[in-house]
Amino acid sequence: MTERSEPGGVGGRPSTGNTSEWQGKDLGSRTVTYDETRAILYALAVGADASDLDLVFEERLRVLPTFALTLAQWAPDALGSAGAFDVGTAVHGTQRLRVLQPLPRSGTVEMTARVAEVWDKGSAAVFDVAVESAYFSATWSIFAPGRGGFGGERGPSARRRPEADPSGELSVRTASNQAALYRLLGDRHHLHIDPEAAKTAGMPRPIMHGLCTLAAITLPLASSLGAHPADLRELEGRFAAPVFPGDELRVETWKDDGGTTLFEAAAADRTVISAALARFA
Ligand SMILES: C/C=C/C(=O)SCCNC(=O)CCNC(=O)[C@H](O)C(C)(C)COP(=O)(O)OP(=O)(O)OC[C@H]1O[C@@H](n2cnc3c(N)ncnc32)[C@H](O)[C@@H]1OP(=O)(O)O
Repeated sequence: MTERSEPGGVGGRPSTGNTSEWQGKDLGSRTVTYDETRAILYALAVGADASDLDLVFEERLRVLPTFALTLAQWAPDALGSAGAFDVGTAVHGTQRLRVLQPLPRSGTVEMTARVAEVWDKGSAAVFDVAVESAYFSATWSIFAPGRGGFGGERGPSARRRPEADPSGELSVRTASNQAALYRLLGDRHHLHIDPEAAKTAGMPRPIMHGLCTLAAITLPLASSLGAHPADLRELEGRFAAPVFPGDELRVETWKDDGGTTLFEAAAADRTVISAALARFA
């Protein structure tokens, strides 16, 4: 990429001001250029196999739609760097992605971003950062401990787990070096590589990027549905608990009437992604 994202956790400053003042803040625009190599590295970092030629061979390349989220990582990072929350303790809470058109194999993407909502969860605030482009729209919900209690609205709660038995189950093994690889795509928050930074955030060791875990699930999910992962149209998920590199995930799925697949992922005995959905063309 010719335009490097501001790395979260590097150069951020302590949170300042009343949390509600960040509501509606314009985070500006960014033009990011990428090449085929970067799109292929991304596919490998989220678990594509060498045999997935459409994802890893430039002659046949189809860019994974979730790659867009690495291009837009500058937006939540910009909010942290501006001082809305403490980048040492805030975590990525929820992600939404809506695909408007396929990303080219290489090219330039123009984006704008703003703080769409700030929710008051009492002990924490949730900042919704919305990014718009011709190719996608996406929202990052950043969960920021210590920034709540400002008298704002509590906002929506997560969708509940479906009551019906799951209609399918998948297994996804993350790699022990996956966060170390994924961070090279743009999100260099120290929490994903440095044991000391992880400890500051209350984690026993470095954790996976939520976006890496979510994207990694879409590959076997697409395959189980007979879809191509590059045909993803919509994706959503709440990061309910940290995932550690090397964790094996059990993903339960439910078919929805509208062609959407609902899912949850668990590692050992804890749910790590909840209220999740994916829709493929
Ligand atoms: C810069 C970092 C980048 C990363 O990629 S970090 C890696 C990816 N993220 C994670 O691994 C985060 C894993 N999730 C967690 O550790 C926990 O999960 C949280 C710390 C985020 C929250 O846990 P708790 O403090 O126990 O929250 P509660 O008491 O269950 O809920 C309090 C209110 O906050 C809302 N909330 C909880 N989790 C989330 C979330 N993940 N995203 C958005 N909102 C959340 C709830 O709904 C509720 O509010 P209502 O009472 O109004 O329903």
